[in-house]
Amino acid sequence: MALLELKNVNVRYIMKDKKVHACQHVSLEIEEQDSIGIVGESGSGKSTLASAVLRLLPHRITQVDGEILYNGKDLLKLTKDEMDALRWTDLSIVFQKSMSALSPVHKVGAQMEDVYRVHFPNADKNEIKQRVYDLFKVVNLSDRVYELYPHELSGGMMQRVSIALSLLHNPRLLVLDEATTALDVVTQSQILREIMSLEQNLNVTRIMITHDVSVVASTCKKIAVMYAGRLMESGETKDVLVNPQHPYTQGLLKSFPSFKGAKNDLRGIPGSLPDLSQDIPGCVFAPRCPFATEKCRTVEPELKTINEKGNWKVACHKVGGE
Ligand SMILES: Nc1ncnc2c1ncn2[C@@H]1O[C@H](COP(=O)(O)OP(=O)(O)OP(=O)(O)O)[C@@H](O)[C@H]1O
Ligand code: NI
Repeated sequence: MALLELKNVNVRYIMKDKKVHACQHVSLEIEEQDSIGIVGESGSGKSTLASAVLRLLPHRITQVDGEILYNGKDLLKLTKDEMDALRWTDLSIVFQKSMSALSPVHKVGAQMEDVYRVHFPNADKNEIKQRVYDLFKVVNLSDRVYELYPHELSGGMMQRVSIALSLLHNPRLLVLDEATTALDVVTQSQILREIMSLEQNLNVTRIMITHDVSVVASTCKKIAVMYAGRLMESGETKDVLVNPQHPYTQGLLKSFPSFKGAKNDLRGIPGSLPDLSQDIPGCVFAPRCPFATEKCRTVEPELKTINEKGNWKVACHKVGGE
């Protein structure tokens, strides 16, 4: 059984005069100890999908349907208390701007103690301190940060505190949503290396949301490519990045010159995301796709498995023999 299985997940933002279809028919399986990078241009629904899994979307303005099975249990059907019991220990997320996660009036250490005590109410202060110091090493922070207030930290230090906090209870599923993007390249790769070695020892499964395909290439076993709220292609990183099948994936990779060596094509894919409040017939990418045919403009392609292992999937009429 997959650790996390999304089945036909739809997310809509309900606005005064329209509904924005931020995720549509997303189906994805994430196995235990996978690391999967979710990529796609800005506005493609990556953060919305992650927030739906963690049940962090504001429920008055969002509609979520489909199934989000964690260990076989549908997270969408859990009560608030049942969901809270999974936070930190099972499911943990770090956003790019996590500043707001911490209170400005308490020291960093005291706040980490509070989070620790959510699941271990009787833990003693020294035990927690030791745990936090260990995590500070992982994210390359000095022990003195324990005694500082959030406003005394730089943005990058704050971000590293958030990452340390997310690891406090050894989560089984860790979601990093552009969590390391704002850090300098050296710090980013150092932290990711540390997290990867933790994963091996502690059985952590990681979802990385990022604009940076090279980060996925170096840190994720699998990749999922989203466009306009749909999953376009998913599979093992070594398959998808070496031999991308979906025209959107191909275009996306071309905009990363380090990959294909095509330094002259920095434009990526001409055009922009469609209006997600409109019903789009056929393939959402058809208006920008150089290979689109009449069928692409009228019939929505299903996600089809294209390899024998059964873990490489593509939603395109032109792929998989038709
Ligand atoms: N609170 C909201 N209310 C209405 N629409 C929203 C809200 N949050 C996101 N959206 C819309 O949902 C779509 C998906 O946004 P989302 O933030 O999930 O994309 P993303 O792939 O994470 O983008 P980025 O790479 O910029 O973080 C976008 O069209 C966005 O405008
Ligand atoms: Ni996002």
